[in-house]
Amino acid sequence: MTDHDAAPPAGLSRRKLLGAAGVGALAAGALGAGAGYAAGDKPVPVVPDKDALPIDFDGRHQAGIVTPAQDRLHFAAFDMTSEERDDLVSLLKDWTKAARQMAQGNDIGDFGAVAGAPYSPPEDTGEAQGLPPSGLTITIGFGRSLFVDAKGDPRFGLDGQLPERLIEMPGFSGDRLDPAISGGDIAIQACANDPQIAVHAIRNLARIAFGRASVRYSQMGFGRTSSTSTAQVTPRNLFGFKDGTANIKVEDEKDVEAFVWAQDGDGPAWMTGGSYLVSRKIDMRIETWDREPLNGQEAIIGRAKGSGGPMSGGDEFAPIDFDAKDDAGQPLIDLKSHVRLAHPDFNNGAKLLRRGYNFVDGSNGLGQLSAGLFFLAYQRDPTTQFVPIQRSLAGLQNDLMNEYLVHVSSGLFACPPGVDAKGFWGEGLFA
Ligand SMILES: C=CC1=C(C)c2cc3[nH]c(cc4nc(cc5[nH]c(cc1n2)c(C)c5CCC(=O)O)C(CCC(=O)O)=C4C)c(C)c3C=C
Ligand SMILES: [Fe+2]
Repeated sequence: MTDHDAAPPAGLSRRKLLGAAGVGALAAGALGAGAGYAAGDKPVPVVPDKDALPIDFDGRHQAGIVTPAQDRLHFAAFDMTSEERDDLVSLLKDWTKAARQMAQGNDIGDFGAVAGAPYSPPEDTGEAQGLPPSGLTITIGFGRSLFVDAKGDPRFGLDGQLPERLIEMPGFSGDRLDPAISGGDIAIQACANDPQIAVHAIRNLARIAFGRASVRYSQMGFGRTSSTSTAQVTPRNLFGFKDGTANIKVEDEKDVEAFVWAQDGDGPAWMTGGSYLVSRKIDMRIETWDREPLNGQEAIIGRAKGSGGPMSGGDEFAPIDFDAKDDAGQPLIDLKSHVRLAHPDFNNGAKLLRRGYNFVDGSNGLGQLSAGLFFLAYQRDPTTQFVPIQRSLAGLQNDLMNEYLVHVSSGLFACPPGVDAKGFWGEGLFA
């Protein structure tokens, strides 16, 4: 039984409100009778839409990491506005409860958006009413600044809990990071197949945080730029290339264990079963890119724009042959192509689970779109995974793609393991 099921007014669920209002047939049909939902008293025709279904919130690992990447993102970094340990604990408890309710497709609180006292502000902001759960996952991570202040002194009594792997990220050649949109005490990644659902999640968590934490920056993303399951079609980024072909997929169990989940002995016990998230907001000069000839674009990436296959030949999933040469003896995979410099063969075997999103944040005041990729990557150890790969890519002398990229924000977060139905995010930190 979940917290929400235990809450007194059972009529709060968005699903039941939908049925009662007589507008539920479509949404409930999208959810599917197989999921046990019905609109009102009558059975509804079932047109299953798997993108509308809920994703389990509780589990050994947090959802939203190896979960097949949804299509939309709202990411937010928060700073604590209170220095009290009790406030941090109560915030994490309140957030976990609300996140679990939202993942199940329910309003938050005991009375939700419309069933509370008319003279009180509603507990839930209400914009998700009438919408199915839409595969919502809400994933939390803790920044280094949650553990230690600028002087290196412990915060919130978390002495001895800072994982060694939660490093201070080194600078990389070409970085133009804006501190206002970098770092943060706590990050929340909300992913869903409906942007309104992702925004509703972040908005309600921000509202709950009032007096304890506030939003430092947030980023919307559309169009996943990675597949995290072999069941997914590889999507395209804003350079028009398939992105995610060689990503770690949930089905690669060995890679997931070796490269994604923190294992016993990797660091503090509270992180076992968790993962480290690197975020990088990367502006993409799409107007300049669009003036690059097709063969130039393909040489830069190292893959064909149409099929996604490597320039050494073969279909999308063919292995890359870095030794293949053309008739003139030139390498078919450019030595400075993105796929070569990012490939495990040239990075001591390192791999990442990439989970990024496209973004367009209006225009840049120069008559151009302000577009790019909000890069998200999960890993077991940033020092042996993201850092060496980014070192290999960074700088105009390295990855040919850098002429078209600017990294403007950076974050590193320790994402704790998942919770059971009675647990709360990061509870192992306070054991
Ligand atoms: C430090 C890690 C990486 C950053 C930052 C990064 C940025 C970035 N990538 C693309 C587009 C593509 N990347 C592709 C492959 C790829 N990229 C990384 C790492 C980073 N990318 C890795 C580890 C790989 C896989 C390499 C391999 O094993 O072959 C591809 C090819 C398709 C694919 O395999 O996913 C594209 C396309 C952009 C546009 C970008 C920054 C905006
Ligand atoms: Fe890449």
